[in-house]
Amino acid sequence: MRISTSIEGAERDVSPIPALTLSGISKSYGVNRALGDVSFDVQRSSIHGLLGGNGSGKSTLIKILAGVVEADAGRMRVGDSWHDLAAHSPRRASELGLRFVHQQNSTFHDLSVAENLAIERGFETGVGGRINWAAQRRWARTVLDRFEIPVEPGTPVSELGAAMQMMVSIARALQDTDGSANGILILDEPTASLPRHEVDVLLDALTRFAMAGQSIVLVTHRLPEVMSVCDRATVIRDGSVAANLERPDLTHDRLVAEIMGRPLASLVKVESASTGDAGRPVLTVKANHSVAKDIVVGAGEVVGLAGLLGSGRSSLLRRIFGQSERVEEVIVDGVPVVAKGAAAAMAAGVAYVPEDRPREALFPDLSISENLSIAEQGASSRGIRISSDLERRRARDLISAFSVKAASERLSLVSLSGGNQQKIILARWMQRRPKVLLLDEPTQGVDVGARAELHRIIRAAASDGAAVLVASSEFEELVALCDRAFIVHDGLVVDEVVAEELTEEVLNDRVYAKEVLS
Ligand SMILES: Nc1ncnc2c1ncn2[C@@H]1O[C@H](COP(=O)(O)OP(=O)(O)OP(=O)(O)O)[C@@H](O)[C@H]1O
Repeated sequence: MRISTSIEGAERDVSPIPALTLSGISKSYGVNRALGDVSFDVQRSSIHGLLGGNGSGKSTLIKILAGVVEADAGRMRVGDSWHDLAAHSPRRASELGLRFVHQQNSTFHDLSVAENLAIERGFETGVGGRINWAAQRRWARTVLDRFEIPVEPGTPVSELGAAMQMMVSIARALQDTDGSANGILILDEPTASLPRHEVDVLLDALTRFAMAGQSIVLVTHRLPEVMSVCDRATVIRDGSVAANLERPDLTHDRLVAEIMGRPLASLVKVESASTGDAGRPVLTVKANHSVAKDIVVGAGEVVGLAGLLGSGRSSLLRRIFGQSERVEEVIVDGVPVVAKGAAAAMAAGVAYVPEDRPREALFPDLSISENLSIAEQGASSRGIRISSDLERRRARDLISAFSVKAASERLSLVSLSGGNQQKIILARWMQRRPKVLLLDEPTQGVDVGARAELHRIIRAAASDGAAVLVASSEFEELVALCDRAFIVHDGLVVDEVVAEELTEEVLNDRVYAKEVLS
């Protein structure tokens, strides 16, 4: 069969013999069934999308294949041989040629590309066991050439763009495979934090790898990626295979319908309702810098922060919140926030949802309801308990309002899927009805249905009079959600895209214009 790919004019053979066959995989956590009888094939030399709503079971399936979670039942065929997944291990997964690359690319930034490759494989040594740096660089050169990665072995990883760093992670995972036959690369949301241009670079590379014989499983919530590069896709819903789709079926509406189990009107921009004092400045951030613009966000406004990875969007939000030292002057509702630290910002009515939620924002061992009530009480007063009945009732309301997939509010937060943890943290801050809402990548890792819900909830907070400042690496999200956007470079606001101009193309042009000029 010949299948066109995203690289113009290119076509590749897709052999009908599967590289990987999964059969009858089941897994329950107590009474909660995470996977039930999951079976599908992954064809050789192809990109196979693995899709599903938050909590549908994708991560559980990947962890089973990686040998870090034991299946209750199920088998996997790699090449000609079958393997019992109830008796699998990370070592066995590696011996079978399964390679995994996760969303948080795990390259060591201070080390060179060659050193990063060596860390996985072991350093080339010469006489007396000394590291043979020349051989090390030669090996790195061979690997980089094989994967057509245009970087030098000696370049520090910190100097590479986000997509290149991810490609080095992939090359590192695949360097000892033969690049074809039994090699299976499983990528868990590799593009989640990449801006559009970087996503394109990475997807083109994946397409090339597949054309060279690599079989790839791509887990993603981003449907345009699936439509652009996947040859097939499997949709998991509530732990079971909802659909195995061929390329002609990979349309937005069909994918949404299979993921959600119902059609979803595509993201429609929800305009802010007037609050009576709409537009009254609620957040003012005076830059105190000759090339930077001030930020003013009015009541009822949702304003975006656009920039490349590393442009300083997150550090700007952290400074506004007072989590790192402010160089700007922050004024909330006409009152300067003078005191240092996050507590002063919270007291002034500022809420902040950071990007690195698992590390910065959640208490994984506490229950869902405890996590929700922490914001209610203020993070500093964890000792003071409100009635646990009330706490739990509120938690149940929020679980329902945010469509969190959780069997009970008493479960620990770690037992939720990544996307559902995300909804909990947003719910936690929203219930405070903040005057200013600072959101860093609010829908990263969130499924297509939940994303639309979260957008509506964010707009509703604005309609209630909040001023919302939202950083997102997805220009599509900024256009769907925001009234206007600021362009951030080196942690400073350097440009503004007004409402009439707010399109993905304009954001892309203006963000890259700043990058080129710098
Ligand atoms: N360690 C665990 N203990 C209990 N339940 C768990 C555990 N890990 C996952 N689950 C449950 O298994 C189900 C599937 O979760 P999984 O993390 O596989 O979903 P997912 O499809 O990867 O979701 P997301 O897109 O949000 O990352 C969920 O109901 C989740 O709550």
